[in-house]
Amino acid sequence: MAEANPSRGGGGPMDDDKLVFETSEGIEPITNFNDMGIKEDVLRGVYEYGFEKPSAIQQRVVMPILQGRDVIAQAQSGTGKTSMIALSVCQIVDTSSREVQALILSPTTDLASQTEKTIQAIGLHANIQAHACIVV
Ligand SMILES: Nc1ncnc2c1ncn2[C@@H]1O[C@H](COP(=O)(O)OP(=O)(O)OP(=O)(O)O)[C@@H](O)[C@H]1O
Repeated sequence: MAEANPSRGGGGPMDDDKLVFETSEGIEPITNFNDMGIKEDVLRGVYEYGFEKPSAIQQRVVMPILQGRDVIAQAQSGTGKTSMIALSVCQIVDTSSREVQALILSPTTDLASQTEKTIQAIGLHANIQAHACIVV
């Protein structure tokens, strides 16, 4: 998985223009993070992480997740799926509670660690805590 974001020298999501999307009826792409109703401290984390606009899959998937819909999303490697999950989790958790509120199952140790790091970066100002538990 590519490291971080453009401002830190990492690669951004692959060229969205080359992607073809099939979505459920009524799913409209939201092309700006500001229009997703994301909390200010989480939004700050998103922009500081170097994201300027949502990738194609983020445009279509973040809102249905935040609306509580059951979502199945599939896209090529490097299209922003991990970041999409991290952002959604940061938005949904209630930091006034110390209870575990989100469980993300990952197929590899690397992906679990990357997800942990992305949540910690995006959730920095929202005081989100994430821990990768590796089962071997
Ligand atoms: N909206 C965005 N703007 C800029 N960079 C982004 C954005 N979303 C993700 N990225 C960056 O693009 C790269 C790939 O993102 P991410 O890891 O979320 O994709 P992925 O689909 O989960 O990849 P993989 O399938 O390989 O795990 C990372 O460096 C990430 O920081």
